[in-house]
Amino acid sequence: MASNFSSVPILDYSLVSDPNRRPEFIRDLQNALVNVGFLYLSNPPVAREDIDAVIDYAPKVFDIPQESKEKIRMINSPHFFGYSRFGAELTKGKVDQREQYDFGTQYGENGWKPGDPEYLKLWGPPQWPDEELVPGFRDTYSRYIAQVNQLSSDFIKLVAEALNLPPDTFDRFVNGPNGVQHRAKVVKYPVPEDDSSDQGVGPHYDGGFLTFLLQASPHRGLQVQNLAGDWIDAPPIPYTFVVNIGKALEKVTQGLTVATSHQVLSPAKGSTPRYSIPFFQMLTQDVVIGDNVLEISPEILKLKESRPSVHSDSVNYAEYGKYPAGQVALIGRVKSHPDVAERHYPDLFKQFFPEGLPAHGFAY
Ligand SMILES: O=C(O)CCC(=O)C(=O)O
Ligand SMILES: [Fe+2]
Repeated sequence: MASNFSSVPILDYSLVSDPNRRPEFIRDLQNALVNVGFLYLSNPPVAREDIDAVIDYAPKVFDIPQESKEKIRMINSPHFFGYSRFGAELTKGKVDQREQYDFGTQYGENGWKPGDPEYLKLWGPPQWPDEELVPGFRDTYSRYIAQVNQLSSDFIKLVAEALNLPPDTFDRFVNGPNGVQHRAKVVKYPVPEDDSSDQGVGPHYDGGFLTFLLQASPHRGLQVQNLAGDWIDAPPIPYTFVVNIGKALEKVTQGLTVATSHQVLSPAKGSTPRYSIPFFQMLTQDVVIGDNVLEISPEILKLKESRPSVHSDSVNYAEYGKYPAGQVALIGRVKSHPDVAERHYPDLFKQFFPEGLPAHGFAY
């Protein structure tokens, strides 16, 4: 029996380019994918000065005047990009105590036209804070996410290798005719004003393929749920990414790789705000995962049998079985940000919120 994990494994990306040690990396990756669903990646191929710079910007983008943040509120954007104020999301019925900006990567724009599926509206330009309030932020952050984007394309090939699949296995999911638009955020978790809740973000799964999270301050708070249901700390380790599996990757690999539930606890009283910068590898919009589940060899697939049964939460992303990935992503956004949905996707909004606007959205 593979043991239930009690810490998140650390993988050194520099081994990938060392022919003698690459097999070790691939073996450790296979273990992390199948038995944990989370890993730290050290020595990632992202310039340290850009990592330092985005960490340095994180508090600054929240320190601009509130009205400047409100000017780029997410409700302006059919693409669900922009600023979400503190308390705008709920997870599992409780308010998430965080404030955030959602941005996206560049892709080959070929806009939505009447008659196209509505989910094609999901891709579009991000909203940026005014340049004079945070000079250089847009350029620096764009340079940073371009590098993480490249890492995500390279890394998904390593995932294929770790599962004994051809390296181009995932191409058709992450490269569409118009490319793909990945999503990235900058998040602030303030110190709670009273003792009523320590929920930074409640337990959830990510939806796409892989998430690359940069913990942008030295706070503990991120926790990962192991297969027995216990919460394991994933404290920040400088110059590493926390990489985790989303529900789309779990589904397409027949549940061999595991999407792992995670949460963030708010910083303790007397502390300072915590910051994080996640990058979410998304899928091309028209692909239906349920029709494209990968064939995996029986000897690899049976690795599932040597792990304890997966602890599963109520959220299941069952829509991946039947809808295009773009529709699944749109449904997730609608549920998390119903105010934005009400304005830009009124029919879907009515379907999910027949009683009208709830006090808050709820994130997966
Ligand atoms: O802020 C973090 O460390 C994690 C955030 C997260 O899990 C998410 O936004 O999906
Ligand atoms: Fe997450």
